[in-house]
Amino acid sequence: MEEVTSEGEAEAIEWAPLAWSLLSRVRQQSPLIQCITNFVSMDLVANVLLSAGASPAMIHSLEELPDFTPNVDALCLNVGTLSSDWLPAMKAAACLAGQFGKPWILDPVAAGATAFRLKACLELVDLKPTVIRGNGSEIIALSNASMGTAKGVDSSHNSMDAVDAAKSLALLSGSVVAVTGAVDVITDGNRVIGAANGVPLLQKITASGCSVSALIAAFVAVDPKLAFEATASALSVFGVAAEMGMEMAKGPALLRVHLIDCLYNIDETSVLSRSKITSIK
Ligand SMILES: Nc1ncnc2c1ncn2[C@@H]1O[C@H](COP(=O)(O)OP(=O)(O)O)[C@@H](O)[C@H]1O
Ligand SMILES: Cc1ncsc1CCOP(=O)(O)O
Ligand SMILES: [Mg+2]
Repeated sequence: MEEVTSEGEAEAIEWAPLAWSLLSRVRQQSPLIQCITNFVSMDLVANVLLSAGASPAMIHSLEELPDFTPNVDALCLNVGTLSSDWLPAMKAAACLAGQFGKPWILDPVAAGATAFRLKACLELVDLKPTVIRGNGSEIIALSNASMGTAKGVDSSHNSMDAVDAAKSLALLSGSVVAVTGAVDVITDGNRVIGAANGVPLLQKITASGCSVSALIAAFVAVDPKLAFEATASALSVFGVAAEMGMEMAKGPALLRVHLIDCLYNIDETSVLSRSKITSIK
């Protein structure tokens, strides 16, 4: 298992202003984020994007994609409730995003749970997502191209145990890879950093992972050349909002509500003082 280095602490001073600057740009520019996402997550994903200042649109029919996808600022594909009807639309949207130079994010929910899902996720990886964000078990399954031991959509691995898998997947795919957990790990295959914000109770809110994937899309949308930095920033800001929300919540239901409010109200002081992005050895 790899460790967060102590010298990485100094880097947090550089990262936090960047995270704030990217959030400010999301608020100013209100990027249009197309989400082809699972039924469970649609409401929370849209509300998280709105509270951060982005503009979500859940548009997934194949017929609409040629008119819509070329005009979005970023696309988020999430295979959580995948079916054979939806997969062609996901692939078509990914192809259009690539063709029109739009960044796109893949959330490989439960990638190792079934053969159909694993194959679909690997085919989507071949279409070159800008960022792949999953939990430890999902990233290990994708990296090994094998069905894993995950309990459905939840992870049975710590994010830090998936660092090598994330690096291999990033090198193979050319994507930035983010593994979420107690420490969110972000890598482009060479650089590896950790975002240590968030609260464990996020695991008890369904679609918290889906929502942070969509938030990554919003951050990458405002500066696609900085996909690695934007991914870390989105993860950290989401985690800070959760920490602030947790100060008012007694359980997952209110955390869900306060998370949205805190993302909406979060200010520069909170981001600068709480964001914890560090190097990983
Ligand atoms: N133990 C933890 N401590 C703090 N934050 C966590 C923890 N586990 C998950 N998170 C946060 O919860 C969010 C969803 O991550 P995760 O649960 O790994 O995704 P998924 O819901 O896709 O399995 C992320 O923002 C992540 O940082
Ligand atoms: C419960 C469930 N079942 C299929 S998709 C889904 C939501 C998964 O959300 P997350 O990956 O963010 O926990
Ligand atoms: Mg998930």
